[in-house]
Amino acid sequence: MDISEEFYNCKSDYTLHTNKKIKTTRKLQELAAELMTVNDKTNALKLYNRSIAVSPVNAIDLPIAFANKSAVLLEMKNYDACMNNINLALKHPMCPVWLVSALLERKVKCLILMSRWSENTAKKLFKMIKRLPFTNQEKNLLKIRLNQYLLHLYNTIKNTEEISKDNAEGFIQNYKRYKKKFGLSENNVLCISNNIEIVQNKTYGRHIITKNNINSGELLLKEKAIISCLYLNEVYDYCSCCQIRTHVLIPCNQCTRALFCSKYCLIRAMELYHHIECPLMEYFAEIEPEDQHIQYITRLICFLSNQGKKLTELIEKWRKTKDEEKNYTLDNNIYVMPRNFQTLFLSFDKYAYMPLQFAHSQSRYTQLVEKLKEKTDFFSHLSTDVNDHYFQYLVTSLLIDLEAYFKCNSFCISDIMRSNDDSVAVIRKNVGLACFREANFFNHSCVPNAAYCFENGDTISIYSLQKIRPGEQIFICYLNTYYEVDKSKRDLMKNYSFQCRCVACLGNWPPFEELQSLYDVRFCECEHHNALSRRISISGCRYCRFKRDVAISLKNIREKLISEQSFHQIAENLKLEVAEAMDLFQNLEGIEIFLIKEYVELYRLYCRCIEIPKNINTK
Ligand SMILES: C[S@@+](CC[C@H](N)C(=O)[O-])C[C@H]1O[C@@H](n2cnc3c(N)ncnc32)[C@H](O)[C@@H]1O
Repeated sequence: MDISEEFYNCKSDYTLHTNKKIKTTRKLQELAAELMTVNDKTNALKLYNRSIAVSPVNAIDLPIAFANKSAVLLEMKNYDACMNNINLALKHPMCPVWLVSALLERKVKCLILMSRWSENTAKKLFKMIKRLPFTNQEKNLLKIRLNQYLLHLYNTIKNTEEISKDNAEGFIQNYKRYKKKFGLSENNVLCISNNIEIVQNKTYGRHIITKNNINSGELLLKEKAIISCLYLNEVYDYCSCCQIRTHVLIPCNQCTRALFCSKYCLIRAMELYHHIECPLMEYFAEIEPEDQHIQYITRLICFLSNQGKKLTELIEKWRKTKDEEKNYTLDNNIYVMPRNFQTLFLSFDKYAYMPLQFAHSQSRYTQLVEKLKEKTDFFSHLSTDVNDHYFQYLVTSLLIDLEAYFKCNSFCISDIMRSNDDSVAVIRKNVGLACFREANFFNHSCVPNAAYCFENGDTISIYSLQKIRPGEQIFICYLNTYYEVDKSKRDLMKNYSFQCRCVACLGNWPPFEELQSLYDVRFCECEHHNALSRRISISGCRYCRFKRDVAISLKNIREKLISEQSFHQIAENLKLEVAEAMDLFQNLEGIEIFLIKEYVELYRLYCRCIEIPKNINTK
């Protein structure tokens, strides 16, 4: 995908922002360059992203930042992202000749590493030089330099293994499959098991039960968030719309504080909420970290008021209606979402249940309503006088209620990263908030039989952790840690306002030593998830199990290769074994990217088994 096209196409949609800080842009780039001297690529990238975000669109600093970023990405072997950044720099109208020359060289190198270099690409590059907005003399100079560089490359690569195609091939395949699967789908529920259904009772409210036998490790649901929002300190690493971690971030040219991974995300965000949120970004950036969810709530009200209902109508109904869902509460919790997301407003019963613990939000939301009035046209279609005190009071209370409801019904999006020491351990960090239509109906248990994890940004996946019989309820654990009874109880009350009635809390906590036998997946021997520490990250262990499976398969395959004398004799059988091992990667998209070396090794072997000559481009 050529992101540069998209970036400069969308640029024309927005007015140029003049009041941006060139000094800050340069300072950030200097700092990033310093970080590169100590090889801290990840943080350098972060700073380059920030400098791109604050740079004026028509300044020379922007293509320089893209170019610098592409150099870092090339070192990190992230060729796709590197190409995208090279293209962004090249297509910038202020890109100077000296930079173009360096960029062309980098582009050639990257194309070779990606196995996409051919005579045709060379011709295209020379043609591209023709179209650049330089004098003929400058263009000739560029052509000569490019020719010299190609010659130099040819001489160095000819006899060395410097460029390894396979590494790049594996990565690209994964990345493309990834994008195709989730990237452009508007349908939020990507996959749901036929074996589950939603039912209702007084203890648990709506809950999910099984219709048929479910095996451990089965995927039950994969769903994209309806609305999600990043925490403030993550905005330079993740897409503001889909929350995917990426090095190619396109800033919104007006606020420059929201960055998107593609034009698709930018437009989607614009349609859903960013048109309202954009002028408020400065205000959001200044609010205290504990109030970060205000941006999330703003996105939600934009989303809800986009759903065809006018705000005044909603507020009126919210006060008066006798909607059937209005009295839908559970014995021990009042903040339960109505089944139909769009009738959410109708279910509020302000007089019966004033969410007291959220009363302190009053001043925050009064301020938000002020900002919405002042800087946006959010209330412009209303016939009501927006300065009327009663109206303001109603909107503020509505926002407070929304906060109460969504705090109890949202998930923290977590990202899994490989730790720096390259061990099995993974780092998980919470990067934002998200709400879902279906995943919302899984209840909590302190000894759950299913677990959720986030894959590909704000896409949640729910897997079973053990065999579940027909009619049994499926529970996930809302907390990151479990088996700390008192702490769990406290956290559930504090964060979700309910008293847990799971089988364990009702008095049946299984002895800790027996837990191991209850689960197929949850415990593993790795240091990070050591059961003895009693702080177990549930979905993390799936990773470890998977890592072990891959290691075992690889070991078997390697042993076979050593013991057999003729490769051709075993190729046919080995092919199947290798294909099965490769399949392991297909099941767990979110983490396969960390196992790229293993995948490439298998891929090479597979090519040998089916006798694809190594130099053929299989994409
Ligand atoms: C995300 S919703 C789950 C769906 C919910 N049962 C419903 O009907 O909308 C979370 C709410 O379900 C209820 N809940 C979930 N797990 C529970 C448990 N173990 N014990 C009691 N109530 C629970 C609480 O009211 C909680 O706020």
